[in-house]
Amino acid sequence: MNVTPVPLSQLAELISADAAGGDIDVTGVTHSSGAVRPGDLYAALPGANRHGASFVGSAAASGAVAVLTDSDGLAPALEAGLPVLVVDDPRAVLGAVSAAIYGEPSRRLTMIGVTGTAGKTSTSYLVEAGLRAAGLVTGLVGTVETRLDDFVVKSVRTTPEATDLQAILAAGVERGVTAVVMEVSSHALVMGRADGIAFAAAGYTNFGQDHLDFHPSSEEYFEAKARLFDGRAAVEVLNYDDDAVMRLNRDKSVTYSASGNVGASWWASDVRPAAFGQLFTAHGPDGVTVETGVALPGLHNVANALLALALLSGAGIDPVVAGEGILACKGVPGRLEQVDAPGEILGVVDYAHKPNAIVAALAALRELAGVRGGQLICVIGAGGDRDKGKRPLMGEAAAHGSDLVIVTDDNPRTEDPGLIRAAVREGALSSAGAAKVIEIGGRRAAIDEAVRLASAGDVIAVLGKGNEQGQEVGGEVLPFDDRIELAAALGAALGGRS
Ligand SMILES: CC(=O)N[C@H]1[C@@H](OP(=O)(O)OP(=O)(O)OC[C@H]2O[C@@H](n3ccc(=O)[nH]c3=O)[C@H](O)[C@@H]2O)O[C@H](CO)[C@@H](O)[C@@H]1O[C@H](C)C(=O)N[C@@H](C)C(=O)N[C@H](CCC(=O)O)C(=O)O
Ligand SMILES: Nc1ncnc2c1ncn2[C@@H]1O[C@H](COP(=O)(O)OP(=O)(O)OP(=O)(O)O)[C@@H](O)[C@H]1O
Ligand SMILES: N[C@H](CCC[C@H](N)C(=O)O)C(=O)O
Ligand SMILES: [Mg+2]
Repeated sequence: MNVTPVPLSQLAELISADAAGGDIDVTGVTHSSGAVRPGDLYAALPGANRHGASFVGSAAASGAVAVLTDSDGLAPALEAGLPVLVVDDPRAVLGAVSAAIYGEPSRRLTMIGVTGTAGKTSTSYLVEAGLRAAGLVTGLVGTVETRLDDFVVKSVRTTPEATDLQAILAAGVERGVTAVVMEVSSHALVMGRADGIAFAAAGYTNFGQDHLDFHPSSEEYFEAKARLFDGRAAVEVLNYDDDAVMRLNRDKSVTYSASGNVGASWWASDVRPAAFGQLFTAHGPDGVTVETGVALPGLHNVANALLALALLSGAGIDPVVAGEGILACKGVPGRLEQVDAPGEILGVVDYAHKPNAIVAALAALRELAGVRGGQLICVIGAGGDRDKGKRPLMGEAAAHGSDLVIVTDDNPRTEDPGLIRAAVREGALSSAGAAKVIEIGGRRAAIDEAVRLASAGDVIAVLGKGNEQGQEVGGEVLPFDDRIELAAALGAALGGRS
């Protein structure tokens, strides 16, 4: 990547830092000692586990030419012989510093941001499809992948650290990308990962429970998401149907209602099934109407499509063109993805791993099961080392929304899988729904059992992992893809029956 060297003294001025050890030009920036390239500024950040200052020596050995840190990092940086910038909170300035080093790439891009408990990835894909339809060269940054036009890499985080994010945006500009849609996670907002980006439009899907292992309280989780609406986006789009989200409503806010509330700026009417997905009419400001749709079932996907339309329109795209793009989007990996298997049982994999997502996904699939004259079987677990409070709520949502729940494992990580299952099962059993609940340790065995218990017409929903490719047990990630497992089980059952 072509980067114009930036003098450290210029960065010091930008962030009002105390400088020591002299001036030098920097050509890149990283927060990770293992990723240092010659010429980089190494941001030695205090973390929950350690202080990045303990890696200054190894950063210097890899070619770092300067350090950005706090007062604890000053001595180690000077000892390593590197010039240093000191501020109270280096994370808080990392966005601005990274943007400056990489030439403020977001100013040359139409940036669209999406936050919310569920629906960020789905909405991003729909927005990207709309941007493409309008002839823009697109980038996408989110949970599933990071894409710059036709260059794709798998994502490690939903929202990368500011250092990496600004480098990605700069690489995009260099490749001719003109618009980027990105998911902005609550972690990212707290940790300043998206600081230094001016959004043409930002949207908020919904607010539910998640990540209370990281945020001290639900209110702080909400406050984290609210930061995207602190004035950094020219257009703010809010879900009219979600009271929590609407706490951020201001005069200039644009709103949307999938449930057809005409009080919203954008609202949907005439929602009707079409193949696996849906068609609907979107009504916008000034009497605009757009005939559009989405290739996926469920009212939540109408909401995602409507949000995408409002964001695109807010960013200056013709809504009719945006609507065509959204309608043409083929789907989202691992989100209500139909498994490719013969037979009369429909297998669907979905990434629902929080209560409101499970409610939404199962509502969509129950309707489908009803049309098929079958029952809805739900295979579900909860991830280890994550928000423990959501586990019973997930179980409850699963039992409320389906006819049979098979409680199993989902990335137990360092926890005892049996204890996680017990929490999910307890919630499932407490549900007022009439679902039968069984527990099967081992995800493959649970999927096999779902297929064994299913009859023609039934829908099997395997929830929680979506397009994930592995099951994390202890420190190890074992290869596992729900789509492959479910297809194999369905295929094997058919073989056995014929
Ligand atoms: C809670 C959280 O997000 N933590 C992130 C944070 O960790 P931390 O501040 O505790 O850092 P630390 O481990 O104490 O290390 C301190 C510093 O030393 C540096 N270091 C550390 C070791 C080393 O060898 N060299 C080195 O330079 C680290 O880069 C860091 O800057 O900064 C680290 C460096 O960037 C991140 O890797 C780490 O992400 C952790 C691993 C993580 O799992 N994050 C997830 C939860 C996350 O961000 N998820 C969201 C939401 C997903 C969703 O919505 O589902 C996402 O956007 O992906
Ligand atoms: N608008 C929505 N409202 C409620 N649930 C939704 C909505 N959109 C998607 N979901 C559900 O949430 C799951 C995850 O969707 P998606 O990946 O789009 O969300 P996300 O916010 O990016 O999630 P994550 O933070 O885990 O990356 C889907 O598989 C679906 O079950
Ligand atoms: N980005 C999310 C994904 C969770 C997916 C689910 N399969 C789980 O392991 O809980 C997280 O790391 O919390
Ligand atoms: Mg996502």
